[in-house]
Amino acid sequence: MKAVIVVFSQTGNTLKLAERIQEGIAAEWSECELVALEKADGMDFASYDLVGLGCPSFYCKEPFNVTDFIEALPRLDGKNWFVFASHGCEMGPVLVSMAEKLAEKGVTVIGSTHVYGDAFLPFYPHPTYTTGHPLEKDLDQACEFGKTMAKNSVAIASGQKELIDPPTLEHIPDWAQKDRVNLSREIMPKIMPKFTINQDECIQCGLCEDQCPVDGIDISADPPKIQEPCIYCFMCAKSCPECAIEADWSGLVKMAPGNYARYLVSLKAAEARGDFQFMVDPDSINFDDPMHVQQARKKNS
Ligand SMILES: Cc1cc2nc3c(=O)[nH]c(=O)nc-3n(C[C@H](O)[C@H](O)[C@H](O)COP(=O)(O)O)c2cc1C
Repeated sequence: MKAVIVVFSQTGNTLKLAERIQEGIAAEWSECELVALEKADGMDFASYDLVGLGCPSFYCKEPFNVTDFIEALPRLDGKNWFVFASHGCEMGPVLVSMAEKLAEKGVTVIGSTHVYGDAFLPFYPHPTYTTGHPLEKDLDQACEFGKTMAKNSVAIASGQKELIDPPTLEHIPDWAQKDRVNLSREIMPKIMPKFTINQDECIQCGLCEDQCPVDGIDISADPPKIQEPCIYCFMCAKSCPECAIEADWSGLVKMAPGNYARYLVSLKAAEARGDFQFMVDPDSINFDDPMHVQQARKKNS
C-alpha cells in the first residue's frame, strides 16, 4: 500500500502533527512519504492508496496557497484522503473547507484530525492562550489516527463505507463560520495592512523572499515587489531581522482584546470537553505588548 502526506507548515506545528501521523501510517504499511506542499505540485496522487493533506488554520480556513493547491488538482474520483490542521484558539471550519474542496475533485475524505499549536501574529501578544501546544499527548493521538487512517482506507476500499468519517462543523461557533466567508481572498487586501520595505533598514538578506510561500516578494525589483500575491501569513514581517518590513498594525492591535474574548469562550468550551488544556494563565496575556513591538525591542537591544 502506498501513502503520502502533503503538509504546509511555517512554524512547525503542523509539521509535528504530520510526522506523527506519518509514523502511525508507517507502523501499518511500513512506509509513508512526507512532502512539503511547495514540492507537491504535479505529483501523481492517483497512484497513492491514501493521501493526507495538512496545514495551519489561517482566518478559520486553509491558507490561500493550500486552496490553490487543491483547486489545481486533477479529478481524483474515489481516492481516499484525510485532512488535518494545527491551529490557535479557534480553528473554525478549516477541515470542512478543505474537505468540501477535495470532494469537488471526486476525493473521499475518510477522516480528519487537528491539534492546538502556539501562534505568532505581529498584532497579537505572545505568549498567547495556546502557547505550550501542541502537547505530546495530542501528538501521540495523531500517531493512533495515522494507524486508523491506514486500516480504514483498506476497509473502505473493500466496501465498508460506514467507516468514512468526514469533518463536521460540530463545536465551531457561528462567528468562526462567518469569518471563513468574510475573510475571503477578495476582502483581505481591503482590510489588511499594506506592507512597505524600509530601504534604510533593509540589508538585502533575502530572508523575506525565502520565507514567502507564494513568491510574493522581490527585493531587487525597482521598486521592490511585496504582497504580490499575499496570503497574509506575515512571515516576511516576522522573519525580517531588521524589522524593515513595515505595516500599520494599530487597527488589528486594537481589536485583539475583543477577539481574545471570543477565543476564550471557545477554549473554555474545549477545556470543558477535555479537548484543551491551558499551559499559560489566561489572565497573564499582555495586550500592551504585541509581537511586532517585542520584535522591535529585540532588534534594538
Ligand atoms: C496569519 C495567521 C492566521 C491565523 N489564523 C488562525 C485562525 O483563524 N484560527 C486559529 O485557531 N489559529 C490561527 N492561526 C494560528 C495558526 O493556525 C497556528 O499557529 C498553527 O499551529 C501554525 O501552524 P504551523 O506551525 O504549522 O505553521 C493563525 C496564524 C497566522 C500566522
